[in-house]
Amino acid sequence: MKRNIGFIGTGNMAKAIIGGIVKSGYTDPHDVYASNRSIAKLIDIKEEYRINVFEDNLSVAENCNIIFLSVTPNVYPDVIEEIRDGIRDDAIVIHIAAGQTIAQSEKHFQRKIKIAKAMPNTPVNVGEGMTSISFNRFVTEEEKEEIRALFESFGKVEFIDESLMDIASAVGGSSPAFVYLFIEALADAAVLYGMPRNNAYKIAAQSVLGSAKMVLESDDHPGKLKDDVCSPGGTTIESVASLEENGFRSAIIDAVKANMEKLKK
Ligand SMILES: NC(=O)C1=CN([C@@H]2O[C@H](COP(=O)(O)OP(=O)(O)OC[C@H]3O[C@@H](n4cnc5c(N)ncnc54)[C@H](O)[C@@H]3O)[C@@H](O)[C@H]2O)C=CC1
Ligand SMILES: O=C(O)[C@@H]1CCC=N1
Repeated sequence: MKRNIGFIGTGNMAKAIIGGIVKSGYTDPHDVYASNRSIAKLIDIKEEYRINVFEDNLSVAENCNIIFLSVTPNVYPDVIEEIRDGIRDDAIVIHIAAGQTIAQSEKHFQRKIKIAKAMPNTPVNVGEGMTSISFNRFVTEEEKEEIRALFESFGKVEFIDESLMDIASAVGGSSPAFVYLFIEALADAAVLYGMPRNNAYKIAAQSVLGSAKMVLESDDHPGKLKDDVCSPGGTTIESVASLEENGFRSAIIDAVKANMEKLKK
C-alpha cells in the first residue's frame, strides 16, 4: 500500500528521520509532508529535501496515512486536538515523545486511532539509527511489519513492551549525546597532546564506531573485548584504572537514572 508520510513538527528528530527515509530511498520526497509553526524551519526543510510543507498541522493529517507526532511532549495535547478529526481511518500515528504513554495519547484522541510508539535516535539520519517500537491494539500484524520496514530503512529496530519504553528512551534515544561527549573529550585530550582537531575527531569517532561494531558482531561480552585491549603491564590498563577511580561507570549509570527521574515528571 502506498503511504504518504507526514511530520507534525520539523525539529531535530523529525529532520533526522526525514533525512533517513529520503536518503535511503525508502520514500520519494513528493510523498513526504511536514508542518511547523515556524515558517523559517519549513522553508529550510523544503529547500533541503524538496518535501511538501504546510503551515497548519491539519493539512498534514489529512494528506497522510503515516503521521509522526514530532513535537515535544508538552505540545502533544494541543496538536492532537488540532488534528483529531482530520486523521484518516487507515492512518498510523507514530508517537515519538519521550515519557508520554500510548494511553495518554489515546485519551487525547478520543477515538479509535492506530498508534505506534517509537523511540528513535538522531543517527537515523546516517542510516545507523536505533529505534524501539511498541503498538496499541488497533495496529495489525501486517502494519507492524510495515512500520518495522520504515524504521529499518535507516537503522536497527527492536519491538519492545511499552513498559520498557522509558529505559529505551534513556539508553537508545538520549545515549548519542553521551557518546558525543565522550568523543569530544577524547578529541580534546588528543588536541592537548598536539594532534590537529580533524585527525582527533576521526580517530576518536572511528574507534567508537569500530568498538560498537565488535559488540554487535562478535559473540564476546564487552568485558572480554575490554580485556583484549589491555596488554599486561601496558598503557590501556592504566587508563582503565584511572577511569574506575573517577567513577566512569557509575557516572553513566547515574546519568541514566537522572534521565528516568525526568521521564517520571
Ligand atoms: N532529539 C532527539 O534525539 C529525540 C527526540 N525525541 C522526541 O522527539 C520529539 C521532538 O524532539 P526534538 O526534535 O528534539 O525537538 P525540537 O524542539 O527540535 O522540535 C520540535 C519542533 O516542533 C515545532 N513545534 C512546536 N509547537 C508546534 C505546533 N503546535 N505545531 C507544529 N510544530 C510545532 C517546533 O517549532 C520545533 O521545530 C520530542 O517529543 C522528543 O521526546 C525522541 C527521540 C530522540
Ligand atoms: O532530550 C529529550 O527529551 C529527547 C528524548 C530522547 C532524546 N532526546
